[in-house]
Amino acid sequence: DDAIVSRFQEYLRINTVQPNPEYYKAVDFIISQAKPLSLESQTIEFVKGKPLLLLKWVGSDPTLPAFLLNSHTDVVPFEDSKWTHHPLQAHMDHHGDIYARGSQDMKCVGMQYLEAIRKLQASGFKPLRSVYLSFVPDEEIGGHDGAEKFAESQLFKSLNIAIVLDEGLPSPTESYRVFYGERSPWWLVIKAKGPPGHGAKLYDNSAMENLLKSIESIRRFRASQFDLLKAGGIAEGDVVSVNMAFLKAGTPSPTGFVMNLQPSEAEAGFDIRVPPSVDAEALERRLVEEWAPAARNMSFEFKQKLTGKQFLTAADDSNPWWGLLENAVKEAGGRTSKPEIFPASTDARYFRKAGVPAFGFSPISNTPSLLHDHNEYLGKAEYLKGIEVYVSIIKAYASYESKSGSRDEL
Ligand SMILES: CSCC[C@H](NC(C)=O)C(=O)O
Ligand SMILES: [Zn+2]
Ligand SMILES: [Zn+2]
Repeated sequence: DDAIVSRFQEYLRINTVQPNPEYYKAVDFIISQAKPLSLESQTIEFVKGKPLLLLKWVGSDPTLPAFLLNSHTDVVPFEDSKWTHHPLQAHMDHHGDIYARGSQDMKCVGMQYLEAIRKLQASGFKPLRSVYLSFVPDEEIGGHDGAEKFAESQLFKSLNIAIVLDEGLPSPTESYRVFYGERSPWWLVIKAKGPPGHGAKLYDNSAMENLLKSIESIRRFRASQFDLLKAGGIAEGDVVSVNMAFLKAGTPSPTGFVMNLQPSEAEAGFDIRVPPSVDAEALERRLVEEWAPAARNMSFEFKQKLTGKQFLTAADDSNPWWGLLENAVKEAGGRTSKPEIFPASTDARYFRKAGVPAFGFSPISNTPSLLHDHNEYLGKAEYLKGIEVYVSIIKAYASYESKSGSRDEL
């Protein structure tokens, strides 16, 4: 167990923090882990300097579709002064909790896949289907130069993948959370323009006034969605979330902002997440008519938006991979809770868009979700238990003999 935990800590200590991740250090480390397992390996640069590592554990029946275990190698930035231990130190405290950026999101999962394969090989298990592992860059900044290009590539088609597993979220309870779809990310910037003027003058249509009217309207919408959630009976992934990410306005000077000048431009950024069940076209009409109306000198742009249909993976008897997953978790002594819509975004959306079913799953129970938060940690016992869960899942998926259930149009 000590060696297993040390390997996890080693991965966590590699600085793959956005916006300057040391991707090749991570890739070299994973390759060094894959070598003793005799996995086939290729490194692909869809974009220069952003390697995607693809590993393969070759199955004995090449006529069967394979499955893919995906994880991203990058992590989000942190404010180290707000952490109890430095987030790149991977310090394990006396409870066995390992503090590090990526300990939940999602270096744990990447290493657990490999550790599970190591255990399966040691037990003499031989896969019928091939098992692919992808270690992809840039998930935290949209995945465009990583999983999106991979999922759209000829290479991906040629792998003949029947099912993808990607990241999920920790569960505060005993049951593991599983995700079959996600909300669509809309990273929206609205801009207001208006005539500048003296700070002592009251006049209509200033940029600040125009922007504030929009912000008020967006806040009312946010409150209506939050009220639905607070009232209960609806899941987080089934309401629209709206949060302001930045406000940019004012005329800077060396001594601060100019106080007696009304600026001619002002903008605000919002992180909006739209569930598959919501009418996205109606929401966009609301944006055009109420949140950024041209009549009020407003414009908007999306910094991030998933275009097209939102695909859902069947999480019932119609999808054999669902039953296999549920059972495998059970066999490892765990339990899955009711499948959910992922409230944020993962690379799984690109695989689903390519027509391949995907589940979001991180085997972390009894742990608060600290993705992107201070003091992200994972307990050693939970990490080790997660490896056993993957042993069970990989065994079940790699042994599944049926040719049906592959690449369903979902
Ligand atoms: C829109 S791409 C960014 C991806 C990131 N994923 C997670 C899981 O935090 C997010 O939802 O913000
Ligand atoms: Zn993640
Ligand atoms: Zn993340």
